[in-house]
Amino acid sequence: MGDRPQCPPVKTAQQPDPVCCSALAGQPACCVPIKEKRAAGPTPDADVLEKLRRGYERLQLSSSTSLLRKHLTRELFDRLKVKMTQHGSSLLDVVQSGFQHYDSNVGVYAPDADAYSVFSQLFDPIIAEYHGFGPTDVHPPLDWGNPGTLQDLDPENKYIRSTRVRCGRSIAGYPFNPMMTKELYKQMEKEASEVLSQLDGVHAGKYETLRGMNPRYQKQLINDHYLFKEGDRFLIAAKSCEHWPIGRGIFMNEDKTFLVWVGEEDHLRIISMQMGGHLGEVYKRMVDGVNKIGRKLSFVRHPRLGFLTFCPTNLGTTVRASVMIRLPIIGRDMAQLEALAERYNLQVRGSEGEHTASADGSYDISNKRRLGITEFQAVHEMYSGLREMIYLEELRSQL
Ligand SMILES: Nc1ncnc2c1ncn2[C@@H]1O[C@H](COP(=O)(O)OP(=O)(O)OP(=O)(O)O)[C@@H](O)[C@H]1O
Ligand SMILES: NC(=[NH2+])NCCC[C@H](N)C(=O)O
Repeated sequence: MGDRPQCPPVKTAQQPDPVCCSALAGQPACCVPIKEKRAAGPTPDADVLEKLRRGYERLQLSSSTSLLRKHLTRELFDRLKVKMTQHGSSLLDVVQSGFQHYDSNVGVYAPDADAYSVFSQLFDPIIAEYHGFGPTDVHPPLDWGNPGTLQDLDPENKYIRSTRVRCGRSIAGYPFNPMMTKELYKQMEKEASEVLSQLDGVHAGKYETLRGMNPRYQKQLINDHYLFKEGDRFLIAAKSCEHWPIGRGIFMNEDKTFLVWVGEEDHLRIISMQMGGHLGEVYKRMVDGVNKIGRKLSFVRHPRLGFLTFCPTNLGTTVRASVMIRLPIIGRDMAQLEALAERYNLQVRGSEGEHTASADGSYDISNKRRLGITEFQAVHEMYSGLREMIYLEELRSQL
């Protein structure tokens, strides 16, 4: 466990120093009480306020279409700029990625779990627009459903190259990336890799740390879509790539159909993927893997927002189910494809991942919403949307 809490520490009259909220309730501790606070005062210092002021002015003058720009009104900005989380994060820590990159779609991250509460007036409308999850909605309990009901989306192998389902998890006891120290990264990697190395059956595999990884081998893993890229500018701006590559790595089973990313955007990204379109098989492998890991590691879950992640787009189920697909007719015009995807609550990405274009005429199409619906509903949304799209492609090819 790290030396910073993941959930808010609690103070009582008898207990002036913060204690773990679960320990206080007589349950096993789920976090380690904070030892030091980063900020001395209750408001950000003058330098932060000045950066906020300049950043906000520039964002207003930009042509950014980010959700940050849309929802951070002047009035809200003035209200939030003086606030800080109990871990010492300010509004600047929330918005710095969107302030730096005007092509952000969203533009905000939660530097710590408390930020979702302290800056809720900004997060809530962004979350509502992205997930359709209102400020008083409560995320449903975990429900994986029955993966066996999801068939092969493309039994004739005409359109889908590969299928992937991933979810994110934050390990209790560690802060989100911007507040991770070198030591915490090392501790977290050790804890995670020890658990992963004990996985059995189809999930059994090996953990490989990024430190000292052969650069050619690393590049190959990235090109083959197994490993995360290095240098994501949105994450860098959010101070999420500090101490790189310490604490970062990948676990892979022998067939490279079950993978776990450690220390990238979230503490863990648990991934199942394989060639072809059999969503049920891919989903089941991920569900079984997450359940096995969850027996050994404790994950951070918020009473209203479900599983907590660094980016608000990933909250709740944290599930993104995607296919790498070629749709030569309906995919000819990207704007038309995106409009169609929107109709089914799907998101279109390029063939090399988020913020990339399609290099070879294939697209990564996935469910967009992850919060306010169950895990099964999230995957099913992608399943039914993709079935419609493939049906349309077939229909038009016969005209
Ligand atoms: N269905 C798929 N088949 C093969 N590779 C895929 C598939 N979906 C995504 N990928 C690959 O996974 C890698 C990571 O993609 P990307 O970063 O866009 O999504 P992510 O891992 O779900 O996380 P995030 O949404 O936070 O960006 C990329 O190499 C991407 O091409
Ligand atoms: N990997 C993610 N969290 N993706 C969602 C948002 C990414 C980036 N911050 C943006 O606003 O465009």
